[in-house]
Amino acid sequence: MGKLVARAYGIIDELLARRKGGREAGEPRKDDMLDVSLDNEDEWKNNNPVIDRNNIKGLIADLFVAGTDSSSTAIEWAIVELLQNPQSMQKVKDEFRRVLGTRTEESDISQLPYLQAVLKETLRLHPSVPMTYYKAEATVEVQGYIIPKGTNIILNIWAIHRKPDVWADPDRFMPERFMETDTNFFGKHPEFIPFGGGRRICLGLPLAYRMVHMVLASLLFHFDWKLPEGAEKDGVDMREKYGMVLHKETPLKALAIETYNRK
Ligand code: HEM
Repeated sequence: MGKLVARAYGIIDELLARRKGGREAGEPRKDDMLDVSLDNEDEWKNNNPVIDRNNIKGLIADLFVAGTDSSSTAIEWAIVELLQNPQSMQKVKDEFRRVLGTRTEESDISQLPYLQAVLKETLRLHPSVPMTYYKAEATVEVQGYIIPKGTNIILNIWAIHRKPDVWADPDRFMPERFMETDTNFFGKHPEFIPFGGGRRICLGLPLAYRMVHMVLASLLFHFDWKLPEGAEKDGVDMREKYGMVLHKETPLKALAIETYNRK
């Protein structure tokens, strides 16, 4: 693990050095996290000695760790659930036909309620981050239970999302359950918290919201998806592999067939 972290930090060092060099050589700004961090580096150094180059490296590493697997695994689970549920796949395609022209744009997301419901249902069943951890800053009482200051708290998002007294037929993939509700991703509905909630809600939620919907929409709009012959016959391995991120036990293999008719 130590070696991997050192390697990741080495890559970030290189990125920072290259960008710093580029900025000094007058290359155009990219106005991304790296530029903003480097802009602030001197100010941080003078006014806040706690934040230095190491913290910037940590910040960039955190964004990679927290933002990559969590998003890609959500897309993989959505596609495999749709492959297992052809009626839902058909509804996604029907919605595209009604709403989209020849390509997908970020502004289309709000016009695609069924696609949004598919992502919600995917993250209900397979929350990319299945558990999250807190420490009580003060002694509090929650529903009659005393939680002493300093207690480590593990929140099992996966279990909350499958509670049978809250969710009808909890293990079934049914995007329709989200069509008639205002349940959203912002942590306001305690029974549905794929991005957590409160002060520590996922920092990348606005980015993840756009990115995951957009990638999913593009993959489903531009390609028809099919399972390979073996999987069609023997079924797909839907087991989850527990970890910081909830991967598929066996990565999905699927055939993508380009849909030329939309060009
Ligand atoms: C489908 C995609 C994603 C899911 C499901 C997800 C989920 C979560 C969850 C459940 C937490 C813990 C929240 C809590 O403890 O209440 C979290 C934290 C976090 N996420 Fe995400 N995330 C996703 C994508 C991203 C992206 C794209 C980024 C950044 C580029 C990101 C950055 C972070 C960071 C920095 C934290 C820690 C926030 C803190 O502790 O204050 N996430 N995420």
